[in-house]
Amino acid sequence: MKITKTAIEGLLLIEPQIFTDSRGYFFESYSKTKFADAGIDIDFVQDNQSVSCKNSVRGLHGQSNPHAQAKLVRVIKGRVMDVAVDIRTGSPTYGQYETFELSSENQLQLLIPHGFLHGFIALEDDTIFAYKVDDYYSKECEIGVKWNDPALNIDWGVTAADALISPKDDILPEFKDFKSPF
Ligand SMILES: Cc1cn([C@H]2C[C@H](O)[C@@H](COP(=O)(O)OP(=O)(O)O[C@H]3O[C@H](C)C(=O)[C@H](O)[C@H]3O)O2)c(=O)[nH]c1=O
Repeated sequence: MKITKTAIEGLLLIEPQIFTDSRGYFFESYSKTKFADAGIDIDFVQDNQSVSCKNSVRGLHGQSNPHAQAKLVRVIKGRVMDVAVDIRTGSPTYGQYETFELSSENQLQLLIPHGFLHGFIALEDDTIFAYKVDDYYSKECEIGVKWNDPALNIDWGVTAADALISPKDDILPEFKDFKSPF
């Protein structure tokens, strides 16, 4: 497993070791002890999975304390552009984001610590997105910012007319009106 730091402290790109043979491939999608050996001590408690058609945008979401979530995200089938936004008050990269293409081809994973908003756009139909979180879902603690916020100005590669957004996400606040709980 190879762990690469990104331009934002704590946001890590993870590349599992993939074993291929004439049958196909095998890799460990998560190992607590290998994470601990790398200094990553997280107790994941819930696995999530979603399937999305092309141009679906899910996000930008997070959970506030006491149910803030760190996430280990990956793509089981298809391809996404994944986005993580630093909302840690006082962070030198507050309001900055990184994007990564995660796919069943590259098997890359992203470790997103507490204090981030997360989202992705599905780049193919039937994209299966799976992730571990270190605290349970809490509707009361849900926070979010509009995916196409003008201040963040994330290039999702689609227009608002072409993006598939949930009604809940469509009414999320703009970043200028967002007060980070971190
Ligand atoms: C997240 C979650 C949702 N739900 C229920 C609530 C709704 O009735 C339904 C769909 O939820 P939502 O529309 O919030 O699903 P996504 O838009 O995929 O949300 C996720 O999108 C981005 C990518 C994230 O990083 C978050 O983990 C998560 O917010 O599942 C649950 O029962 N448990 C859960 O953990």
